[in-house]
Formats: sequence, C-alpha cells, structure tokens
Amino acid sequence: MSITLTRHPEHARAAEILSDDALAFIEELHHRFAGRRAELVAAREDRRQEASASGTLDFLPETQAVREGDWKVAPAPAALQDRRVEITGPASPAKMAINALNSGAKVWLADLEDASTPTWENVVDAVANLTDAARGTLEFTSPEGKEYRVREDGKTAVVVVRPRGWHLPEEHVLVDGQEGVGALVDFGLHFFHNAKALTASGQGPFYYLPKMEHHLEVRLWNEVFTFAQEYIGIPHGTIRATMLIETIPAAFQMEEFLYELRDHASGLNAGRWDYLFSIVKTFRDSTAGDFVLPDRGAVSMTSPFMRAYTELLVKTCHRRGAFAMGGMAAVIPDRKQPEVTAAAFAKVRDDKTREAGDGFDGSWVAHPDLVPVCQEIFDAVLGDKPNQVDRLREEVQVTPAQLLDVAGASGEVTEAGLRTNLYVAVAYTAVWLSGNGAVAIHHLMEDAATAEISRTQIWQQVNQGVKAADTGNVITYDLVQSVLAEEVERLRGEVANEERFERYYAAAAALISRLVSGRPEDYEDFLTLPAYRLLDQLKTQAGAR
Ligand SMILES: CC(=O)SCCNC(=O)CCNC(=O)[C@H](O)C(C)(C)COP(=O)(O)OP(=O)(O)OC[C@H]1O[C@@H](n2cnc3c(N)ncnc32)[C@H](O)[C@@H]1OP(=O)(O)O
Ligand SMILES: O=CC(=O)O
Ligand SMILES: [Mg+2]
Repeated sequence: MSITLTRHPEHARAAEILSDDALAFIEELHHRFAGRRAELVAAREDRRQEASASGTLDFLPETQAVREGDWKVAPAPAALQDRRVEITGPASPAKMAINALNSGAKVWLADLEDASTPTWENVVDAVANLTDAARGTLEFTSPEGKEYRVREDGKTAVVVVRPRGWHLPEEHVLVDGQEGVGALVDFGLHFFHNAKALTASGQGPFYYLPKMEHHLEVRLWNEVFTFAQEYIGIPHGTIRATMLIETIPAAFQMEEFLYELRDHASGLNAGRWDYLFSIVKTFRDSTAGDFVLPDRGAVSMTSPFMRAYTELLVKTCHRRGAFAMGGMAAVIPDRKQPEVTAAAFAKVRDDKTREAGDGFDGSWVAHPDLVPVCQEIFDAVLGDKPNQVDRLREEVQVTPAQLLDVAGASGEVTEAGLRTNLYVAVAYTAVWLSGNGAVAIHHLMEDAATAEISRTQIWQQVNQGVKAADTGNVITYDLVQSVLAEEVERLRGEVANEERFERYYAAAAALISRLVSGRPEDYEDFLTLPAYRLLDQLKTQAGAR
C-alpha cells in the first residue's frame, strides 16, 4: 500500500475506523480523484479575479442546453420524502449525535464541515459515532453519569453526512507521499464502514455536499459516487446527495449542479452564511461596482439579492423534481434565559414562515429546542403532503443583476460592526482551535461560515477604505489593530484562564490580525486553511505542559 498515516489518532476506535481495508479504499479514491480535485480548486482563483475585475457574473453560455433541456433528478427515496425539519450539528461528541438523532427532526445533517474542527481525533470520532448510529448501537454516558441512548420509537432522524469541502486537506494521510484530501477521507471512511448497512435499511447512504463553485466540481463528486458504489457493491444511484448553493458562482449554475449529479441528487440547500462569505470574498477587491456588504448583522434574507437567490433556488429545484431546503437562522435559544429563547423563537418563526411560504420543502435548525418551532410552520403549509415539490414557482424570474445587487441591501458599515466582527472572528477561531467547530456567541450560533464573513468583511473594509457610518472614521489597518487589541483584552477577561487564553486566543488573535490586513498577499481563501496547520502544533504544546 502506498497510503501511510503521519500520526495515529488518539482514539480507542482508531484501528477499526482506519483499518487496512478502509485505507485501501481511501487510497483508491485518492489515486482516481485527488489530481482533478487539485486542478478544480486551483481554477477557482482565476475565475474569481475575472468576476471581481468585471464586477459581474452570468449564466454560462456553454451549458444553455442543460438549462433549457427536459430532464429531472432521480426520484427521492422513501427516507428522504419528508425533510420538513433538519437539525444540523457535529457528529462528535457522541452526546450531540444522540441528541440530534432524538431531536424529533426528520433529518440530521451530521456535520464534519462548518460545525466541526477537523482534528484527526474528531474525524475518527465522528465516523465511529456515525458507524454506531447506522448499526443502532450508539450510546454515551457523560462524566456526570447522564446516560444517552438513541430513541427506539422509529422516529430517529435520518442521517445525512456533510464531509469537508474540496479545499481542505487531511494532513494525517499521505498517498504516494502526497497529502490526503479531507473530503475523500471523510466520505471514504463513512461510506466504507456504512454503505452496505445503510443501503440494507433504506436509510442511506446520504450526503450534503458543501462549498462548490463550479459544476465540474459536482461532476467529480458524481464520479466519486459512481466508483464508490461499484467498489462496495451497491446499486448505482443508491447514494443521494443534497448540494449546498453557498457560493456566488454556484447561484449561476443551479441547473448544472442538479444535472451533473442527477442520478444521485436529492436537492439543493440555500446555505446563506457561506453564500454571503462567498459574495464578499469574490468581490472583495472589486473596483467595478459597489460590493461592500453592510454590517453582517444588518443583512437579512429579505434583502433583494438574498431573495433573488432563494427564489431562484426553489424554482430550479422544483422544476427538476428536487427538494429545496432552507437555511440556518443563526439565533439560538438559551434554556436559562426565557427572554432570549422567546426572541430566538420569534426570529426563527419569521424565517421559517418566509421559507415555507416561498415553497421550500423544509429547513434547518441549529438547536433541538427549535425543532418544534420549524415543524409547526411547515406542518401548517404542507398539510397532508410530505413536501411541496409540486409548487413550480413558474412566475419567478431572476436576473444576474438581481443576484448581484449587494448595493441594494439596506444597512451601513459601522465601527460597532467592525468591533463585533473582530470579537467574533477571534473568539470563534480560538474555540475552533481548541477542537470545537460551533459555539454560541452572544446568543448567535457561530461556525466556520459565519466567522468567514466576519474576517472577510474586515479585509474588504480596509482594502476599500470604507468610512464607518457611526464614527465617520475611515477603516484603516491601524484602526483595526487598535480595536482588535481592545477586543482581545476583553476576551482575556472573559476567558479568565491565562493558560487557555495564551494557547488558543493569542494564536487566534495573531492569525486574525494578519488575515484582515486588506493586503492581497494576506488574504487566505479559507480561514480554516491556516488554522488547520496550527491544530497539531497546539496539541503538542498542550501535551508538553
Ligand atoms: C452555516 C451553517 O453551516 S449552519 C450548520 C452548521 N452549524 C451547526 O450545525 C451548529 C449547530 N449547533 C450547535 O452546535 C449548538 O447548538 C451550539 C454550539 C450553537 C450551542 O450549543 P450549546 O451551547 O451546547 O447549547 P445548549 O447548552 O442550549 O444545549 C442544550 C442541549 O442541547 C444539545 N444541543 C444543542 N445544539 C445541538 C445540536 N445542534 N445537535 C444536537 N444537540 C444539540 C446540547 O448538547 C445540550 O445537550 P445536553 O442537555 O444533553 O447537555
Ligand atoms: O452551510 C450553510 C451555510 O449557511 O453556510
Ligand atoms: Mg456552509
């Protein structure tokens, strides 16, 4: 075998999850698909520069026949007919996996992506938990003695696994001396251990595919699926995947995404947070139009450019017999603060009411207490039906200009918003570095996608010399540095643990300080790329203390 591990994960199940047979499968995937994946990821930047320079994007002329053709995706299997409420959350720790399975949601998006830090231990733990879940043996006892068991009334959520995006490596796997691909490792391990059991029970294997920018990236996943099904010996088309439309180039290729994956596609999801990130990232240095996004907190789903995106998504999906899945309202309840919970419920209700009314077939929630809120709204709209794929929305017409109308969003850039962005970017990155990919900050769910918006907005504001509406100050890198220093001191006080602060928060602050400089050479395509390189280093330092 030409596959080796740079380090064995510290996990009791490592030998089972990383068995020789499983690694041989990863090696095959790597040999067949890693080269093309590298080319496709590399091709993104040229296209981005073109879009930024021209200040526009358009539907692709070369795929007009696909958009005008008469075709549909494969019909949804029984387990995915009703997706009115989907809870998202990491597949590690086991406690959260069990809570998600028991939440009453129809689907659990088991996340190895936005909500997960891909430490080697987390990756193995997530696959181990998902393997136990597929066999009905997942259980957990907390250090306090609380026992967690999966419910036995047949109402557990159907599991849909989200592997890492194409951009992330897996540095602990080497194939022919070349670094592994995070997406292929996550998918490969989960699929290898579970495909047969899930096929036999009719519960999968199902996936969510994140952060793609071009339909050729979808084609690559389709080829991965086709090969994987053959390798393991399950029928072509058993896998079903829902693709996130969460990049601005993807909004111009919704039809093409579904077409490329048509034998395996079950829908599209409006991933609003990465979508906003992608808009700012793509046009961050554009001088060909006004693409400066107002403060993150001021942009809502009712902004015209966000409505254009969701309306087009519903219309496209239903025309092709695919499910249209709504996104995440980031407000979360707090069981200890009823007024926070009431405010969160009201906001989620508004968000889901808009989505259900627009024709979405279901939507996401971030917390178990939000499942009934979302369910009630979709129940009222769906009535006896499991979905509303039959609502064609033929009246919807969306133009490129509408999708790109960032300037039409109401709201301003403020220094208060800058401060919040800096606080969130550092606090989230620190928590991520400590091994936890999702966290509540000021009653909002923060994950990799929301943090990406925060740090990219700052880069854009510095690069474009934006004037803050509340103070009148131009946002310069010096101003950012001085606000950053204040927010880092605030965090030092809040963390109140000097060792933890030094290990994670100081590292996070140093990283964010560079990423927001507004200089082209400091911009990183993904915050998690440089952060990933710190994980083992911090682990070693922690062990050495
Ligand atoms: C942009 C996007 O991609 S969105 C999708 C990716 N993001 C996510 O999936 C985030 C999902 N949500 C979460 O991770 C969590 O809700 C957080 C981190 C935001 C908040 O978690 P906590 O601070 O633990 O919330 P809280 O204390 O209220 O939790 C209460 C209980 O619900 C559980 N819980 C909370 N959220 C979830 C969830 N999403 N899935 C499963 N269980 C959950 C907690 O584990 C806890 O369980 P316990 O009572 O057995 O100990
Ligand atoms: O993955 C979802 C998003 O909003 O980003
Ligand atoms: Mg996302």
